[in-house]
Amino acid sequence: MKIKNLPDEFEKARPVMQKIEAAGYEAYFVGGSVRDTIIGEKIHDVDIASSAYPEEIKKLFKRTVDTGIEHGTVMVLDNDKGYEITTFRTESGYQDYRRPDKVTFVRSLKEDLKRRDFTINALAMRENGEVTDLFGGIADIDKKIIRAVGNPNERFNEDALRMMRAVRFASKLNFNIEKETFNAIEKHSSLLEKIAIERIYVEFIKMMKGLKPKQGIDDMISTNMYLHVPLFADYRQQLSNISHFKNLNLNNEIEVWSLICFEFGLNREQISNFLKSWKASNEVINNTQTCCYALNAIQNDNMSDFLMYLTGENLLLEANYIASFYDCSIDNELLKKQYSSLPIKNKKQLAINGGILIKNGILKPGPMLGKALNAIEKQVVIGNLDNNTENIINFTKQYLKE
Ligand SMILES: Nc1ccn([C@@H]2O[C@H](COP(=O)(O)OP(=O)(O)OP(=O)(O)O)[C@@H](O)[C@H]2O)c(=O)n1
Ligand SMILES: [Mg+2]
Repeated sequence: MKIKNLPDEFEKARPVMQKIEAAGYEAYFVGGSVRDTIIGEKIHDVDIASSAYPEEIKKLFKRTVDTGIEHGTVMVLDNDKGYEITTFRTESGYQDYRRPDKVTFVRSLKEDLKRRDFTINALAMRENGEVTDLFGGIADIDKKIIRAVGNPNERFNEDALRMMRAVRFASKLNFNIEKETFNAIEKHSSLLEKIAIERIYVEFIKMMKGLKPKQGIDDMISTNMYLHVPLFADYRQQLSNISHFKNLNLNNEIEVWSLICFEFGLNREQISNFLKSWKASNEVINNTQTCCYALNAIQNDNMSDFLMYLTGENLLLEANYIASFYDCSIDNELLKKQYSSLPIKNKKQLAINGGILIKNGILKPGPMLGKALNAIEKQVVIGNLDNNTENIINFTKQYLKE
């Protein structure tokens, strides 16, 4: 197969590839960019593999950076762009189910492709668009199949994260996992516990944001992988419920986690513990808690102006989107209108602040000041108090008397 009209990212890299070839070495685009080009997906970065050893690459180019020299990767800087060039290599060892104990540089493309995870990821393309397909990757793309290269048991023993990658690609691309590959995942699912949760997290979110998260979730259940990630084991039914939502289509990780936490029925503290066990960031934890709280209010039909204010427009719309899977969402335009008619959208828009209250001799620094400011904020948001300085000062004097 020869691909015409290469995407721009490849075109730009051609001079680098041509220089390596002119020096008598081989150079190929490999990995996701080749797969995605053949499928017709947008590509994000190009990886290059070469028969040249790192030292040989460094001799060929003026500007290089040792980004991962021990694994054979050198970055070549060309026209303000960086290209990671990795020497063809084989790997051996894998005693920890994650990393090879030993990497050996080789001159043969076949040896390099043979240790890769799936046939659709084991394609290589020359700078002129000519594709090398030694494991039937193109046929599998046509058949929409995720199939391990060679013996799937070996591939998953080498790196157990590949089991999650299989599920991710199947969902992302709307493909199916081939039977032997599927059986091997089922057999080795517990190896997932050897993998850092941060890496599983990335694959899980990509899977949930894919074209067919339903299949991703079903695959995680039917292979038993769900038993080996935090908390999912206790919530099989809820996971299955999520997979049955019609038109399940999630855009970001807050939507993913909010839907899961809401369906699992977790309270604030449980959300925090659950997401901490997935090593989510504090920002993700806070936003998920806020979103779920708003979601509860939407479902119970008691969304108030003040809660809208506390939630903020973005999370409010996310919560309302998740509510749509439960057939309880509010009309989006109405919600936006209601939000935009709030007197203020944040504390900074108050016509007063602590400094002004102190300067006017109304309050001294201390806990009472914070309390009064909170009361002012709430009264302004719910429309009981006009947002002008004089009004607010009068309100505060009254408030302090009570
Ligand atoms: N556990 C892994 C990770 C990666 N690879 C190989 O390394 C390539 C690049 O890896 P990566 O960038 O992680 O994945 P991509 O397939 O490029 O997918 P993405 O679009 O997410 O970058 C893969 O295509 C595959 O050939 C592998 O064999 N086993
Ligand atoms: Mg990639």
